[in-house]
Amino acid sequence: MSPEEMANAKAVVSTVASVAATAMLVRSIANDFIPKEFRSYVFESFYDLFRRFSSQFTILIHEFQGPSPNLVFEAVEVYLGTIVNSSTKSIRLGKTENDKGLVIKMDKDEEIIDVFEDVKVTWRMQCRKIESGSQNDEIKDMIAALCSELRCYELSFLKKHKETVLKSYLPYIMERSKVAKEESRAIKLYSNFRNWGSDGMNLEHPMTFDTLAIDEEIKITLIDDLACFVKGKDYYNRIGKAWKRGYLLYGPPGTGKSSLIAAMANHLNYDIYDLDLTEVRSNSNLRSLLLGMSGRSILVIEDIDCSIKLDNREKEEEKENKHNRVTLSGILNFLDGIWSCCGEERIIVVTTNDIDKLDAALLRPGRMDMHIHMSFCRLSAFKQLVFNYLGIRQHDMFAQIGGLLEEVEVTPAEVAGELLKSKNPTISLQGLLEFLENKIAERERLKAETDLTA
Ligand SMILES: Nc1ncnc2c1ncn2[C@@H]1O[C@H](COP(=O)(O)OP(=O)(O)OP(=O)(O)O)[C@@H](O)[C@H]1O
Ligand SMILES: [Mg+2]
Repeated sequence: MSPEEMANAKAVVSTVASVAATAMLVRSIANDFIPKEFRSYVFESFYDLFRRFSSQFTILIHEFQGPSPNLVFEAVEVYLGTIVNSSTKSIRLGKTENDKGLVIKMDKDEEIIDVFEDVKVTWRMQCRKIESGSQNDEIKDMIAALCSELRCYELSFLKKHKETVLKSYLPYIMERSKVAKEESRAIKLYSNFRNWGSDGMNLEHPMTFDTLAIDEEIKITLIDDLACFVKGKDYYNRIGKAWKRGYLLYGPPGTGKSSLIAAMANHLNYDIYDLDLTEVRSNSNLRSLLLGMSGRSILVIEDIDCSIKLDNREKEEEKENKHNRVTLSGILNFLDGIWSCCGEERIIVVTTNDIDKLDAALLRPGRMDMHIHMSFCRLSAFKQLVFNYLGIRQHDMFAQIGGLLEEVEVTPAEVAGELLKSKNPTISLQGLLEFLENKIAERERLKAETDLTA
């Protein structure tokens, strides 16, 4: 900047400063001398004048568009809640049944400054009381019945950034708010016990992929697979397949099959529909249940080998038809076909303790896309459990315990049970060590007995 330009800039700054000072002075004089009823009129006219001469541009986003809620207002409200920072003096806080955690919103008369692609913008919220009945205005009365004030966000920035704000910043806010809304939504658990029910329960299962103790390689493969699936809308469209993915989890009780489902739901923020096949009366009942599910959800069929006789399919189907009960082919047909028309992402998880009992038709590729073996606890899963329960990553006894885990079959649930007994790592791990040694001794004893009788 040349000295001349600098002087010019200084002059502009001092003009702006003096305009601002005048504004403040006018405001305080006005507060003293102008009757309350006229104040807002005077201020608005004054600010109008100020705006006309400034290089600022302002966008007003009202809460209502006619009688309907303004979706941009809602998006801005969510978005600003995610960027409130220490510069704000007060916020509004709340939580409803459908929120996962606390929801933060900008308070009225607060100001938030945001920077987007080097463009600085200022957000302010104005509130105006609704004088219902003062005018014979139907829309006003309808809105007054919903709330006592009319709210409006005021977004201001330098005129020259109008293009960026309208074409990039506002679309960005719409997108960000959608994501934020999805993330803060409580996950619901529905069960077909009462035909899914209307509201479902909040799933408050704390399991995540961070705390789930399974083989690291399987975990990474699964997380990648889920990420691919979620982004796969165009792909599934192109190949003309229903946008769904099936996971079969198999392994003994207590190896974390149900825990893995909870981790998946928490990871994706999907609702869970828990389908108990013994409660399904007929194929048509099954059909209406599946159609009644919303998208972005996980259909869970636990212990499929126990809830439906799978081994003798032909015979079973004959019998089922007589009793009008649900059949395996009914399930498979639905999995294949019924969801193709909805175009919404859906995941099916089937669990079993015994994969050998499952019908080949269910195991065919395309039915269950990924088979995940949930196995007994080995060193890496053990380390994860120790970190979950005791908060440590390393201990002298790890090697010894790791060795025993290779020798004996214990489930993560059993290990977790032992680790829960004391918060002191040494006592807790000592307890686990004894538990494992006892288990091995018991096995040897049984073996000796059977050898003797043989
Ligand atoms: N892999 C694991 N990682 C972390 N915790 C686990 C794991 N497996 C089991 N647990 C612990 O054991 C408890 C029981 O596990 P879970 O219900 O997930 O087993 P499951 O395989 O579904 O058993 P079932 O076949 O009886 O349904 C869980 O609540 C959790 O605390
Ligand atoms: Mg289970």
